[in-house]
Amino acid sequence: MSELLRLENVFAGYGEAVVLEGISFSMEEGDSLALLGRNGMGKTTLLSTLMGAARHHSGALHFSGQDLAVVPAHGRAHLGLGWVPQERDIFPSLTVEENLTVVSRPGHWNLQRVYEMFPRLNERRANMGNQLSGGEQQMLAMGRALMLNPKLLLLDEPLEGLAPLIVQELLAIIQQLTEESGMAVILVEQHARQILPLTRQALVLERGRAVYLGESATLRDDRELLDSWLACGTTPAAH
Ligand SMILES: Nc1ncnc2c1ncn2[C@@H]1O[C@H](COP(=O)(O)OP(=O)(O)OP(=O)(O)O)[C@@H](O)[C@H]1O
Repeated sequence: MSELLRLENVFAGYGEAVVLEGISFSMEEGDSLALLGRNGMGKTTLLSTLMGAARHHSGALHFSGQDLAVVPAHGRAHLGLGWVPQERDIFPSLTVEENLTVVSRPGHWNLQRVYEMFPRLNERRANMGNQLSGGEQQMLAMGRALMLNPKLLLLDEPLEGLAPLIVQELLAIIQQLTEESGMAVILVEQHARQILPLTRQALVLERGRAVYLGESATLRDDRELLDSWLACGTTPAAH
Protein backbone atom coordinates (compact mmCIF):
# COMPACT_ATOMS: atom_id res chain seq x y z
CA MET A 1 0.00 0.00 0.00
CA SER A 2 1.29 3.45 -0.78
CA GLU A 3 0.88 6.64 1.20
CA LEU A 4 -2.26 8.63 0.40
CA LEU A 5 -2.34 11.46 2.93
CA ARG A 6 0.31 13.05 5.11
CA LEU A 7 0.02 16.00 7.47
CA GLU A 8 3.13 17.32 9.19
CA ASN A 9 2.82 19.89 11.94
CA VAL A 10 -0.24 21.50 10.38
CA PHE A 11 -1.61 24.75 11.80
CA ALA A 12 -4.97 25.90 10.43
CA GLY A 13 -8.07 27.91 11.31
CA TYR A 14 -10.28 30.72 10.12
CA GLY A 15 -8.77 34.03 9.03
CA GLU A 16 -6.05 34.88 11.54
CA ALA A 17 -7.53 32.58 14.20
CA VAL A 18 -5.64 29.34 14.72
CA VAL A 19 -7.77 26.30 15.63
CA LEU A 20 -5.53 23.35 14.77
CA GLU A 21 -2.08 23.36 16.29
CA GLY A 22 0.65 21.07 15.04
CA ILE A 23 -1.41 18.17 13.66
CA SER A 24 0.59 15.28 12.13
CA PHE A 25 -0.63 11.92 10.86
CA SER A 26 -0.59 9.85 7.71
CA MET A 27 -2.85 7.37 5.95
CA GLU A 28 -2.24 4.75 3.33
CA GLU A 29 -4.59 3.90 0.46
CA GLY A 30 -7.63 2.08 1.85
CA ASP A 31 -6.76 3.08 5.43
CA SER A 32 -9.36 4.24 7.96
CA LEU A 33 -9.14 6.81 10.73
CA ALA A 34 -11.57 7.73 13.50
CA LEU A 35 -11.31 11.47 14.21
CA LEU A 36 -12.57 11.96 17.74
CA GLY A 37 -13.03 14.68 20.31
CA ARG A 38 -15.70 16.54 22.18
CA ASN A 39 -17.66 19.49 20.73
CA GLY A 40 -15.59 22.33 19.34
CA MET A 41 -12.23 20.53 19.51
CA GLY A 42 -11.41 21.02 15.82
CA LYS A 43 -12.65 17.87 14.05
CA THR A 44 -14.67 19.66 11.38
CA THR A 45 -11.89 22.22 11.00
CA LEU A 46 -9.49 19.40 10.15
CA LEU A 47 -11.82 18.12 7.41
CA SER A 48 -12.37 21.69 6.20
CA THR A 49 -8.62 22.20 6.01
CA LEU A 50 -8.31 19.13 3.79
CA MET A 51 -11.13 20.43 1.56
CA GLY A 52 -9.74 23.97 1.44
CA ALA A 53 -12.68 25.50 3.32
CA ALA A 54 -10.64 26.45 6.40
CA ARG A 55 -7.40 28.39 6.19
CA HIS A 56 -4.18 26.41 6.16
CA HIS A 57 -1.56 28.47 8.03
CA SER A 58 1.53 26.26 7.94
CA GLY A 59 2.82 22.70 7.88
CA ALA A 60 2.98 20.10 5.13
CA LEU A 61 -0.26 18.81 3.61
CA HIS A 62 0.25 16.06 1.03
CA PHE A 63 -2.46 14.09 -0.74
CA SER A 64 -1.94 11.52 -3.44
CA GLY A 65 1.60 12.71 -4.10
CA GLN A 66 0.64 16.38 -4.38
CA ASP A 67 1.06 19.42 -2.18
CA LEU A 68 -2.59 19.96 -1.23
CA ALA A 69 -1.92 23.44 0.13
CA VAL A 70 -1.48 24.83 -3.39
CA VAL A 71 -4.60 23.16 -4.82
CA PRO A 72 -7.64 25.50 -4.75
CA ALA A 73 -10.73 24.26 -2.90
CA HIS A 74 -12.66 23.63 -6.14
CA GLY A 75 -9.89 21.33 -7.39
CA ARG A 76 -9.79 19.03 -4.39
CA ALA A 77 -12.75 16.83 -5.27
CA HIS A 78 -11.12 16.27 -8.64
CA LEU A 79 -7.95 15.13 -6.86
CA GLY A 80 -9.93 12.43 -5.05
CA LEU A 81 -11.31 13.95 -1.86
CA GLY A 82 -14.99 13.23 -1.15
CA TRP A 83 -16.70 15.20 1.62
CA VAL A 84 -19.97 14.40 3.36
CA PRO A 85 -20.50 17.52 5.50
CA GLN A 86 -22.44 17.48 8.75
CA GLU A 87 -25.21 19.52 7.10
CA ARG A 88 -25.44 16.93 4.26
CA ASP A 89 -26.06 19.73 1.72
CA ILE A 90 -28.25 17.71 -0.59
CA PHE A 91 -30.12 19.53 -3.37
CA PRO A 92 -33.73 19.80 -2.09
CA SER A 93 -35.37 20.42 -5.47
CA LEU A 94 -33.61 17.61 -7.33
CA THR A 95 -34.70 13.98 -7.20
CA VAL A 96 -32.62 11.38 -5.41
CA GLU A 97 -31.33 10.14 -8.74
CA GLU A 98 -30.51 13.65 -9.96
CA ASN A 99 -28.66 14.34 -6.70
CA LEU A 100 -26.57 11.23 -7.34
CA THR A 101 -25.80 11.85 -10.99
CA VAL A 102 -25.27 15.60 -10.99
CA VAL A 103 -21.71 15.28 -9.68
CA SER A 104 -20.68 11.77 -10.70
CA ARG A 105 -17.27 10.79 -12.03
CA PRO A 106 -16.36 7.48 -13.67
CA GLY A 107 -15.04 4.64 -11.51
CA HIS A 108 -16.12 1.67 -9.40
CA TRP A 109 -19.05 3.57 -7.86
CA ASN A 110 -21.94 4.07 -10.25
CA LEU A 111 -25.71 4.38 -9.82
CA GLN A 112 -26.21 0.62 -9.70
CA ARG A 113 -23.56 0.04 -7.02
CA VAL A 114 -24.80 2.96 -4.92
CA TYR A 115 -28.36 1.58 -5.10
CA GLU A 116 -27.07 -1.86 -4.10
CA MET A 117 -25.40 -0.34 -1.08
CA PHE A 118 -28.39 1.86 -0.21
CA PRO A 119 -31.58 0.01 -1.27
CA ARG A 120 -33.65 2.76 0.38
CA LEU A 121 -32.32 5.25 -2.15
CA ASN A 122 -33.36 2.95 -4.97
CA GLU A 123 -36.89 2.87 -3.54
CA ARG A 124 -36.88 6.67 -3.28
CA ARG A 125 -35.09 7.40 -6.57
CA ALA A 126 -37.90 9.64 -7.91
CA ASN A 127 -38.48 11.51 -4.63
CA MET A 128 -37.20 15.04 -4.22
CA GLY A 129 -34.35 15.69 -1.83
CA ASN A 130 -36.63 17.58 0.56
CA GLN A 131 -39.03 14.61 0.83
CA LEU A 132 -36.50 12.37 2.56
CA SER A 133 -36.10 11.49 6.23
CA GLY A 134 -32.90 12.46 8.02
CA GLY A 135 -31.47 8.97 7.61
CA GLU A 136 -32.29 8.89 3.92
CA GLN A 137 -30.70 12.31 3.47
CA GLN A 138 -27.54 11.01 5.13
CA MET A 139 -27.54 8.01 2.80
CA LEU A 140 -28.01 10.29 -0.18
CA ALA A 141 -25.15 12.53 0.92
CA MET A 142 -22.91 9.47 1.27
CA GLY A 143 -24.07 7.99 -2.03
CA ARG A 144 -23.43 11.28 -3.79
CA ALA A 145 -19.90 11.44 -2.41
CA LEU A 146 -19.29 7.84 -3.55
CA MET A 147 -20.42 8.76 -7.08
CA LEU A 148 -17.35 11.01 -7.21
CA ASN A 149 -15.23 7.89 -6.76
CA PRO A 150 -12.97 9.49 -4.16
CA LYS A 151 -9.69 8.03 -2.93
CA LEU A 152 -10.46 9.43 0.52
CA LEU A 153 -13.98 9.83 1.91
CA LEU A 154 -14.52 12.33 4.73
CA LEU A 155 -17.63 11.64 6.83
CA ASP A 156 -18.56 14.33 9.36
CA GLU A 157 -20.76 12.93 12.14
CA PRO A 158 -22.86 10.74 9.83
CA LEU A 159 -24.84 9.27 12.75
CA GLU A 160 -25.80 12.61 14.31
CA GLY A 161 -29.47 12.92 15.23
CA LEU A 162 -30.58 9.66 13.58
CA ALA A 163 -32.89 6.99 14.97
CA PRO A 164 -31.22 3.86 16.44
CA LEU A 165 -32.33 1.54 13.61
CA ILE A 166 -30.91 3.86 10.96
CA VAL A 167 -27.71 4.22 12.98
CA GLN A 168 -27.29 0.43 12.91
CA GLU A 169 -27.95 0.37 9.16
CA LEU A 170 -25.40 3.12 8.54
CA LEU A 171 -22.79 1.52 10.81
CA ALA A 172 -23.02 -1.68 8.74
CA ILE A 173 -22.57 0.32 5.53
CA ILE A 174 -19.64 2.29 6.97
CA GLN A 175 -18.04 -0.99 8.01
CA GLN A 176 -18.27 -2.24 4.42
CA LEU A 177 -16.71 1.01 3.23
CA THR A 178 -13.81 0.92 5.68
CA GLU A 179 -13.11 -2.81 5.43
CA GLU A 180 -13.94 -3.83 1.89
CA SER A 181 -14.07 -0.91 -0.50
CA GLY A 182 -10.35 -0.16 -0.84
CA MET A 183 -11.18 3.52 -0.34
CA ALA A 184 -9.65 5.42 2.57
CA VAL A 185 -12.11 6.89 5.10
CA ILE A 186 -11.87 9.54 7.82
CA LEU A 187 -14.82 9.27 10.15
CA VAL A 188 -15.62 12.11 12.56
CA GLU A 189 -17.68 11.16 15.58
CA GLN A 190 -18.35 12.16 19.14
CA HIS A 191 -19.49 8.66 20.05
CA ALA A 192 -16.19 6.84 19.93
CA ARG A 193 -17.46 3.43 20.97
CA GLN A 194 -19.52 3.04 17.82
CA ILE A 195 -16.78 3.76 15.34
CA LEU A 196 -13.55 2.57 16.95
CA PRO A 197 -14.39 -1.03 15.94
CA LEU A 198 -14.76 0.11 12.32
CA THR A 199 -11.45 1.94 11.93
CA ARG A 200 -7.77 1.02 11.98
CA GLN A 201 -6.36 4.14 13.58
CA ALA A 202 -7.70 6.92 15.75
CA LEU A 203 -6.80 10.57 16.30
CA VAL A 204 -8.22 12.39 19.32
CA LEU A 205 -8.28 16.18 19.30
CA GLU A 206 -8.35 18.31 22.42
CA ARG A 207 -8.53 22.07 21.83
CA GLY A 208 -7.03 21.71 18.38
CA ARG A 209 -4.12 19.51 19.45
CA ALA A 210 -3.65 15.78 18.99
CA VAL A 211 -3.72 14.00 22.35
CA TYR A 212 -3.90 10.47 20.92
CA LEU A 213 -2.74 9.02 17.63
CA GLY A 214 -2.57 5.26 17.37
CA GLU A 215 -4.45 2.03 16.87
CA SER A 216 -8.21 2.24 17.31
CA ALA A 217 -8.15 -1.14 19.08
CA THR A 218 -5.77 0.19 21.74
CA LEU A 219 -7.95 3.20 22.44
CA ARG A 220 -11.10 1.08 22.47
CA ASP A 221 -9.71 -1.10 25.24
CA ASP A 222 -8.46 1.79 27.37
CA ARG A 223 -11.35 3.07 29.46
CA GLU A 224 -9.15 5.61 31.22
CA LEU A 225 -8.13 7.26 27.94
CA LEU A 226 -11.68 7.23 26.63
CA ASP A 227 -12.97 8.75 29.84
CA SER A 228 -10.35 11.45 30.05
CA TRP A 229 -10.59 12.69 26.45
CA LEU A 230 -14.01 11.73 25.30
CA ALA A 231 -16.04 11.17 28.46
CA CYS A 232 -17.53 8.06 26.89
CA GLY A 233 -15.58 5.08 28.14
CA THR A 234 -18.05 3.99 30.78
CA THR A 235 -21.25 5.59 29.57
CA PRO A 236 -23.48 3.76 27.12
CA ALA A 237 -23.41 4.90 23.48
CA ALA A 238 -25.85 7.71 22.98
CA HIS A 239 -27.67 6.12 20.04
N1 LIG B 1 -16.31 29.29 10.30
C1 LIG B 1 -15.69 29.47 11.46
N2 LIG B 1 -15.14 30.67 11.76
C2 LIG B 1 -14.50 30.88 12.94
N3 LIG B 1 -14.34 29.93 13.91
C3 LIG B 1 -14.88 28.74 13.66
C4 LIG B 1 -15.58 28.44 12.45
N4 LIG B 1 -15.98 27.13 12.50
C5 LIG B 1 -15.56 26.67 13.69
N5 LIG B 1 -14.91 27.61 14.39
C6 LIG B 1 -14.30 27.46 15.72
O1 LIG B 1 -13.29 26.47 15.61
C7 LIG B 1 -13.27 25.65 16.77
C8 LIG B 1 -13.36 24.20 16.38
O2 LIG B 1 -14.63 23.97 15.77
P1 LIG B 1 -14.95 22.64 14.98
O3 LIG B 1 -16.29 22.83 14.32
O4 LIG B 1 -13.81 22.27 14.11
O5 LIG B 1 -15.08 21.58 16.15
P2 LIG B 1 -15.64 20.11 16.16
O6 LIG B 1 -14.69 19.31 16.95
O7 LIG B 1 -15.93 19.68 14.75
O8 LIG B 1 -16.99 20.28 16.96
P3 LIG B 1 -18.46 19.74 16.67
O9 LIG B 1 -18.47 18.35 17.15
O10 LIG B 1 -19.29 20.64 17.51
O11 LIG B 1 -18.74 19.88 15.21
C9 LIG B 1 -14.41 26.13 17.65
O12 LIG B 1 -13.88 26.98 18.64
C10 LIG B 1 -15.29 26.91 16.72
O13 LIG B 1 -15.95 27.95 17.38
